[in-house]
Amino acid sequence: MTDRHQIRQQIRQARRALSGTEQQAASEVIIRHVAGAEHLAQAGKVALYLANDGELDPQPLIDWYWSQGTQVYLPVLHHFSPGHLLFLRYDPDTRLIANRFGIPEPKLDIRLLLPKQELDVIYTPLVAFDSRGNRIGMGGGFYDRTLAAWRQGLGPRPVGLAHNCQQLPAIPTDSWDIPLPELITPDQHWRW
Ligand SMILES: Nc1nc2c(c(=O)[nH]1)N(C=O)[C@@H](CNc1ccc(C(=O)N[C@@H](CCC(=O)O)C(=O)O)cc1)CN2
Ligand SMILES: Nc1ncnc2c1ncn2[C@@H]1O[C@H](COP(=O)(O)OP(=O)(O)OP(=O)(O)O)[C@@H](O)[C@H]1O
Repeated sequence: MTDRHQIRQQIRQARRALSGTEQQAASEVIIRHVAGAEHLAQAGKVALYLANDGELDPQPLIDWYWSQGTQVYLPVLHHFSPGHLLFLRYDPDTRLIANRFGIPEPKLDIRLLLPKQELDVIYTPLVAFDSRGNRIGMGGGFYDRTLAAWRQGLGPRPVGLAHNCQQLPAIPTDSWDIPLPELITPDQHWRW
């Protein structure tokens, strides 16, 4: 566990240190990877996230999906079920409010809620990944729980998004960790 703690600190620091220019360039290159992959470009409903703490910023990708007519959803912390996420529709005029981590999310409105199994792709934020698709997140287990269905062959395909500097040679794994089948960095489109 200390290992994971140290990895989180080190990589979070590295991604926060990227310049605004590097961040912008990374976000733009990601769109090219997505546009060139049919199963991602043709998706009808995708979950993305709003960048926090130096994460690769998916907003340009969100704008691109909006321009394609794709429905975009964002994670919202479940109010009653700790550690779980809901996915709510995100449009250009959606009202956002900061959650307890300071990350903006759509205001809870049952009409905007989509059962997660109806998503085609869940783009997944992460802190660190390795060359086998193992990931470490912010530590809440939110995405591990969300992706538990994927491991059983159900539910939407997770696709990690990360900066190149978030790659490590190997990541210590726990039984509940769900390895990613796909991950995109500016330099590489990984598929396992
Ligand atoms: N952009 C984004 N949205 C996301 C996630 C994410 O990783 N990235 N999540 C993915 O799970 C969920 C939120 N999980 C989070 C877990 C911990 C912290 C965090 O900043 N923790 C503090 C200490 C805890 C506290 O302040 O109470 C820290 O580590 O500094 C933030 C988000 C849902 N939304
Ligand atoms: N499928 C699950 N069911 C129940 N508890 C889980 C599950 N997945 C993870 N957890 C719990 O969540 C805690 C945090 O897990 P972990 O450190 O792997 O989070 P993470 O992958 O870094 O975060 P995230 O998934 O939010 O990005 C663990 O202590 C574990 O007990």
